[in-house]
Amino acid sequence: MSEQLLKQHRDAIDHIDATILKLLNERAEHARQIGEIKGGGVVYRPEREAQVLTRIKSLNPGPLPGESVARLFREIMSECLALEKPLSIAYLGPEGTFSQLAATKHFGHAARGVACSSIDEAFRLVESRTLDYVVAPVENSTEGAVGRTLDLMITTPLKICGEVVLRIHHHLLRSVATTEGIRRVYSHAQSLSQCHEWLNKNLPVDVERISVASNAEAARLASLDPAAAAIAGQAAAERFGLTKLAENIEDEPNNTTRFLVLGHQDVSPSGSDKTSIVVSAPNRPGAVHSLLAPVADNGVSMTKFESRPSRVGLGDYVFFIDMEGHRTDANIAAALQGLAEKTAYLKILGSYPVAVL
Ligand SMILES: C=C(O[C@@H]1C=C(C(=O)O)C=C[C@H]1O)C(=O)O
Repeated sequence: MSEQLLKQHRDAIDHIDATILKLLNERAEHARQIGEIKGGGVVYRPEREAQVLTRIKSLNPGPLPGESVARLFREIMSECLALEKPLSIAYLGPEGTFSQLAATKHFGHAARGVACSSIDEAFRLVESRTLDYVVAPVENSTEGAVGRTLDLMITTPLKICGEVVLRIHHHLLRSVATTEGIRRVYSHAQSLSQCHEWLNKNLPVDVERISVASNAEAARLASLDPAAAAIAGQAAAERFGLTKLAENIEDEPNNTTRFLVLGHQDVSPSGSDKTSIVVSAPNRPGAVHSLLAPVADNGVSMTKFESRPSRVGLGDYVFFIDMEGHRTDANIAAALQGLAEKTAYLKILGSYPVAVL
């Protein structure tokens, strides 16, 4: 190894770091002044943040991967925004849940996460303006819809202003470094079911599977009980100092969860957006087909269609629909108009940028 060459590169890095630092602070100063122009109004602008991240990815010449530079800029924007006003984010706790990871992935580390005891509580704290935004799981690629979040979407005055897509990796965690003597496995019901095959193959049949409120709660219980293991993610393993006995034990290799970000604001178009709505359809043959005609007639692509009991009576359903585009786009506006004429109930849940990270 040439000491001389090493020193040359390190000197270059020192010089570059000083330049990056100066530029970061110049950027932050612009953000602070933008905050003053906003004059105490809404500071977080999801459409602008999505545009910044998309632009950075498209400008990136490498060798750093596009995902990596986007993550770095996610944190830079998080710190710049905190100079305007620090944001508070409600998520389903305790600390170490995938909801917390999703909140950090979307808002960066400068936002203050607040662990809530239920999805309902997280919504309530934002509805009452005690906290700024809520991040709530809405669907998992293996397990399907998160019913409680969908039900809350119907009644909440909050609007969707973003989405977060998170790859979910589950690990078998324990306070001791061996699989010998495991009597029970704690996890959230969805995670137990996402790792069902692995558990059948790898643990004795008499190991009890116990579902608890969250994966982080499972990790906490396992940290107190040497005869127990937990299925949870990396964050929970770190939070409770558990050993990873087996990694990535989810049965479905592309296991992902989608989260929604909700707040009080309507979001302007970013150029790559989705619009989410919920509608009811009368309980008679062909009703859904006829209801959807305005969507097809206006050339709108649906990215999701999910039915859910309306809870009014057996056989009555509401339909959650995601469409590609912003509600101010001509084709979406026309589809929404057509839908409104055909249904007794239509709620626009929000238009928001497609996840960039
Ligand atoms: C600086 C602004 O405020 C926030 C910070 C941003 C940034 O750091 O680039 C972008 C959008 C806003 O969430 C802005 O609105 O442009």
